Amino acid sequence: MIEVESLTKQFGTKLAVDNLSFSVKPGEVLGFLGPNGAGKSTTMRMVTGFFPPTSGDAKICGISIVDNPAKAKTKIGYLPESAPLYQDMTVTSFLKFCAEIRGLRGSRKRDAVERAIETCFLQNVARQSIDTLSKGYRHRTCLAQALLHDPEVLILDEPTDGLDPNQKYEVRQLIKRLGTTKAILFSTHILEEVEAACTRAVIVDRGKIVADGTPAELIEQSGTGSLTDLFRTVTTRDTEAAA
Ligand SMILES: Nc1ncnc2c1ncn2[C@@H]1O[C@H](COP(=O)(O)OP(=O)(O)OP(=O)(O)O)[C@@H](O)[C@H]1O
Repeated sequence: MIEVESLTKQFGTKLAVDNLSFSVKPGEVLGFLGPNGAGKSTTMRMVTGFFPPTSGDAKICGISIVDNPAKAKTKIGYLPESAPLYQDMTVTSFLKFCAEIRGLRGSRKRDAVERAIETCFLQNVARQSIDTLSKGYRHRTCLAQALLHDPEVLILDEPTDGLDPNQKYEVRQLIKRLGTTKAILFSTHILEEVEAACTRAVIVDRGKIVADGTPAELIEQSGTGSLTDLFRTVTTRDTEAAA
């Protein structure tokens, strides 16, 4: 369960996230949409304890990320925007290393690595060095590290970015499957993903929520049956923001 409570982030004079509140229950996949610079990654970085909020809090399975970040982080699997990986390790050695950081040892470590490799379809590249992988496989390796400790909460920053259509399909199916038991928050620029993988979506603009609903409700709200039309109506275009 993710409970975001009045989360705010100020960078100097820039208010990147403005008093944001929402929740994601187990069995829910929440799509997090918004134009470039809307505050999606900043929100995810605060929810995962990557940096602290200026004010507000996020509770992960009831644990405050502000007051008890170490414990809250044990409940989270996080796929950051630019998948950070150790290039000279093989996929398996990288995942073993990450499993150890998560406190897994012996057979629990071996089983977790095997399961993550299988879940993310990495069997064919398991012994390959990360610097020789294609972008899609690197991305999936990073997704696999987020799943190692079988977390209750998944925070995925643009999980299908840079993937080919087949891989996009596979990752969406995976998110849907994982979302039957976990609470998942994932950001995307691809509006079709809302219908393909989400049980609900919020659209943020300039750090605030401007739309929130199930895919059907958002399509209804558009008035035209098009999520793109709704997105264009409720968000600010770069040219307007600069004006
Ligand atoms: N470390 C930082 N210092 C200063 N400003 C920052 C910092 N990180 C983000 N920002 C600003 O905060 C705003 C929100 O950025 P953020 O990366 O959260 O947007 P986003 O919705 O994830 O965008 P995109 O879709 O392009 O990834 C932007 O104006 C960005 O320039």
